[in-house]
Amino acid sequence: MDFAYQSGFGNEFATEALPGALPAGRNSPQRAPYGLYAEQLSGTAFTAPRAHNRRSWLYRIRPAAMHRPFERIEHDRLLSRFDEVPTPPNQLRWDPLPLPDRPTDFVEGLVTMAGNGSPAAQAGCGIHLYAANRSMEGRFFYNADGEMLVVPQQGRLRFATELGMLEVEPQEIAVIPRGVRFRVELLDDAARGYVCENYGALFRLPDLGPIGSNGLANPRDFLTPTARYEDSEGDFTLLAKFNGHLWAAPIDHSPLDVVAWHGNYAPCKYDLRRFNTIGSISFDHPDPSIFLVLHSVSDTPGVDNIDFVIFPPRVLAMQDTFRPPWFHRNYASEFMGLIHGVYDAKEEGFMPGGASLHNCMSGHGPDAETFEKASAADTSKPHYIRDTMAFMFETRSLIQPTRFALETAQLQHEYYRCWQGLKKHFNPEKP
Ligand SMILES: O=C(O)Cc1cc(O)ccc1O
Ligand SMILES: [Fe+2]
Repeated sequence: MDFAYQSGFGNEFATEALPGALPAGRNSPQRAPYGLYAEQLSGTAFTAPRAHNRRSWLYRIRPAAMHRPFERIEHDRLLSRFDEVPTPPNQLRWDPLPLPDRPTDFVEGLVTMAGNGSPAAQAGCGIHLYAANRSMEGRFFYNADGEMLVVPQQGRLRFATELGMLEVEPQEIAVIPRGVRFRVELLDDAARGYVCENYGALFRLPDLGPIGSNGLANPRDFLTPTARYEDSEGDFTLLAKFNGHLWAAPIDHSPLDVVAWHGNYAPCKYDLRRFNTIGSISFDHPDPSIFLVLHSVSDTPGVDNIDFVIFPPRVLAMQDTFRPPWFHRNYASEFMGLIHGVYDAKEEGFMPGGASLHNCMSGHGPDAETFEKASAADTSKPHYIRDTMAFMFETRSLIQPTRFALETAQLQHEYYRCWQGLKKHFNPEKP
């Protein structure tokens, strides 16, 4: 299906599925058009500075308050506590999550790999994988703990949200704001990918500094749905993730009943292939912050709660330079995933759908094979990195894996070996 989208990041959008459904000139008229209820959904504190203030006004068939009480339900793989097991300083890597053999929808198919902070403290993030093989039916979900950055690796997804429809395929991402209710439909037989659940400040585009007024992710490439509503009644379930637990409430109508809305708090999608990649055209490999798509800032300037970084196809032109990522130990902690192709620092073992975790001060870098190859490469010629898309959720706080992540059969216990073949080249006689 082809849906209309509105373009721009965090714009003041206005959209109506019926003509005149948006009240003119005011948010809360005595009687809203078509007998709709007016409802505000705020994504930031009321008093947040104007530049960062996010809220939308929804004109809907029934207010969001109309449902029966929530009761806690079990989902023992979906967590927001990261103190189950001690965090090892080891470099960690995982094979892709197997696709489910039982019918599993997006919410059922979520499994928490790692995270930090907490929803209650409104800082940190949860890092999850999902693997699903059926659409949500009669089930709707919202996440009160944080906005969700969804990175599909296999299979297209349709997010039917209160604010409209969003379709994403691998190499595109979706950002679903905290609180927005939605259903996930699978457009292919199976779906798999990654989710970064952001407990902190909302994702935003970074400042560009000396890069200038264009570059990296351009605002107009972010697409937000237009209004679309369901007027349906039945025995449905509203699921909520609230303070790290899953809750379910009976609801007798579709909560996707918003006929019109306006505001700057809405889901969006972005095609990572639109990223304007910037790099060195002289020498040296720049810090990966140059590949920043979106970030969640913290209270300390320049030290982010989360950086969402990608490694897209690009040309490496740096001369007399070791071109792949250098060996390093970082202040920040790095959870990586591979959406497509091969990652240039690891030609083997890091598979599409797989993941790796290199925590604060854990040494890592190119594997032995990549090192030998890149040390011998002719750097007078450009090198084209094609057909690839890796990403990183990078955080200021330690990324603490869950018990599942450390005990799953997908954990590659032999990962450390990729550096054991690095040869000693030191020769004090030969500068
Ligand atoms: O570890 C990684 O592969 C990610 C990474 C890439 C890069 O180009 C520089 C630093 C860095 O952490
Ligand atoms: Fe790294």
